[in-house]
Amino acid sequence: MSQRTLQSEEEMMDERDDVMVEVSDLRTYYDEGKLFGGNPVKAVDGVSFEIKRGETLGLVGESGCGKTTLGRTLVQLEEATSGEIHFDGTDITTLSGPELKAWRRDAQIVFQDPDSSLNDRMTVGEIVREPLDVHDWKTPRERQQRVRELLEKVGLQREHYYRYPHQFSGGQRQRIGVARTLTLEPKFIVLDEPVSALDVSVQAEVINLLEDLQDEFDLTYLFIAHDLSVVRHICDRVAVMYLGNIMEIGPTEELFADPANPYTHALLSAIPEPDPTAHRDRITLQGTPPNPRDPPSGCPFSTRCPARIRPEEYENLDDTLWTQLDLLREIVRERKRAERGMSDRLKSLLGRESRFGSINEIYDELFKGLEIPDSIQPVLEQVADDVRAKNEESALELLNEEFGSVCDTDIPAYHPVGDDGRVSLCHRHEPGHDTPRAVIDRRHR
Ligand SMILES: Nc1ncnc2c1ncn2[C@@H]1O[C@H](COP(=O)(O)OP(=O)(O)OP(=O)(O)O)[C@@H](O)[C@H]1O
Repeated sequence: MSQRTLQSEEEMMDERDDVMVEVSDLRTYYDEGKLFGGNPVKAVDGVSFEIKRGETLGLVGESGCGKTTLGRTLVQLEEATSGEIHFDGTDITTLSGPELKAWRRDAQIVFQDPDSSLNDRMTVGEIVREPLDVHDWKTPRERQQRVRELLEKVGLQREHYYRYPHQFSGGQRQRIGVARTLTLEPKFIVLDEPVSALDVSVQAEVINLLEDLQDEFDLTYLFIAHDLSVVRHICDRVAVMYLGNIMEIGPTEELFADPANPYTHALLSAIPEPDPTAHRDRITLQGTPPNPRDPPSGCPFSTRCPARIRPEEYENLDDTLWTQLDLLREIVRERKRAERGMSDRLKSLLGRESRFGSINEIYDELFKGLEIPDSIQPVLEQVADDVRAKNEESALELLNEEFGSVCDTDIPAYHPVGDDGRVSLCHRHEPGHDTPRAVIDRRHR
């Protein structure tokens, strides 16, 4: 074996050592739908990624995309439906009983809302000490000593031991929560929106505390957040989640500076631009995310993607008309779904009548004033007839046949983007297609 091969193998071993958490094709479904004969909620739907020792991986995405479920599954508060989670080589999804209890010391979670995660009837000392009691750690005196030290570490005082949570501010309560997670010297902590519930003025203090603790105790973080500027500040790498899938994952700065995936583009375009002369338009996503019980069969983002691949004959169709046609497909899809599950009364309670108005009203709303090419007119007429006949299924089939593409039918692969280990889930990274950026620049500038 040549020297070169040996070296590269050593390097590879080093890299493996560097990985603390390795997640493979993980799914977490909530099954309660089955009681009513429906599909399960596919909250996490096949994610694979690694977290390196000592790093902070950010997890971002719209509300309901599965961030909390993924975080909770990693610390085994939620049971994985399938897939593997390796912590330092051990698949923790297979642990139970005493083995699981022993492992739990290594992985903790800090919740978003310090108000509801702290028991107001317990003193701060009892709250922070509880994990030590559960694990029967050393003597009661040593436990008390450790708790007092931890209170100091998180910026509180030893004397706070006998106070109650309600005697503290939001920021202080979150510090109590952080102290509690540290008691058993974990290696890995899921921070689930740890500062979102706090006043802006104290957010930075808690973030700084988390960074200091990470350095001092060699902690590895999964940092779940809505606030992208906080993520940019604190995270080494970021995973962007949509509908239970990771759409893009890679080093923070590269991802923020040059997003590859259309969904990352859309998400980042919502951040206010600090430089008012910078030219970046906000990408307004059409519609709402699909129901996680019934996700699209192709790319998870296909129903709202601003860069969806079009059939060749429509490549140059007017963008406004194309957007409205996409919206029509979404309306028909939603009607089809609702026909199966919801009563008319429920629909109207949800204030979604516009989606369920007559097809003439819908067409009026979508296409009024737009010029419809002769090739499209007959398709729209047939769709209208199908919808009037309550045959949403064949209307949708026709729309998919006419306007659909590989994005609607095939699950994309992850493609390397750049040379920093970043990957993105999008058909547009295949050879022969314009990149997402090129299309977004063309269609949305
Ligand atoms: N216990 C549960 N039972 C059934 N469905 C659930 C449960 N918890 C979450 N869900 C559903 O799973 C999906 C993912 O939810 P999750 O809370 O993980 O998303 P999220 O990205 O963390 O949202 P947010 O940012 O609002 O906290 C949602 O559709 C949600 O309604």
